[in-house]
Amino acid sequence: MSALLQIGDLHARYGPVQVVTGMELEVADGEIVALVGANGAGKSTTLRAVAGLHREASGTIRFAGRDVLGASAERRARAGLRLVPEGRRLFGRLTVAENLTLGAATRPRAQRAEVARERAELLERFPALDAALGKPAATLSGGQQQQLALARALLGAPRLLLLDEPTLGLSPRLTDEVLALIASLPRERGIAVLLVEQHVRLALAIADRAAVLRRGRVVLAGAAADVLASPELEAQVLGEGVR
Ligand SMILES: Nc1ncnc2c1ncn2[C@@H]1O[C@H](COP(=O)(O)OP(=O)(O)OP(=O)(O)O)[C@@H](O)[C@H]1O
Repeated sequence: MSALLQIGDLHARYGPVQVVTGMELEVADGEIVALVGANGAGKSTTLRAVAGLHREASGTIRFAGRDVLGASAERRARAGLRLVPEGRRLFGRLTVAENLTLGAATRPRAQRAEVARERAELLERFPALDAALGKPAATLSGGQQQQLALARALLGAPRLLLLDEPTLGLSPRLTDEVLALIASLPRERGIAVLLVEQHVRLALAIADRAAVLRRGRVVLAGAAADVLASPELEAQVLGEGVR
């Protein structure tokens, strides 16, 4: 498989504080890679830097063969690199239907019929959204907002989804549902995923590969099953109270 995303020697900081230091990571086409680590390890900052939302970053970020470090977040999104940030960032006053429409705003008009089909499919998958199409997004429960954020991103036809804590605040049942949907993305839609997830064991169970981040650096990486079995995982992440 060819590398869809290549992160090389990535450094990111907040003013003088360096939080990502020489990060290396690749995601191949159609692959799920879990990025795990204790609180404050730099996972969200990495995703935001890749999406073009954290600009105090240097190094190499190549997507689909192009260097995108200097590109705006919008250009990266149009190229198929899409972030679902922690906390969902929906347009709270707009309805569920309007949020979905905005998700597809980058699609060409010629794909209108395809978008409509994908939208119907997603609403079938998430009946709670279907029932709430006319309601403002802010009035949805946390779980429904998470589903909406994911559905909206999927309607943008991403090649790579960057997911930051997609199960945050969800019940165990919804957590399982959302993770099952994520697991199906490569197979059913040809979408690759870089996943930051608090439920480390569940994330590794659906991932092909995993990288463990500690203080802004990858300290362990490999096949997800090997990382899951590694005593290092316990020491680096699970020991710190992460599930
Ligand atoms: N806006 C900010 N200004 C200053 N420091 C920040 C800011 N956002 C994050 N940080 C710091 O950067 C470091 C990395 O944060 P980041 O959110 O990337 O970590 P994380 O691995 O995603 O952790 P978490 O699971 O807690 O979100 C932390 O020490 C955090 O306190």
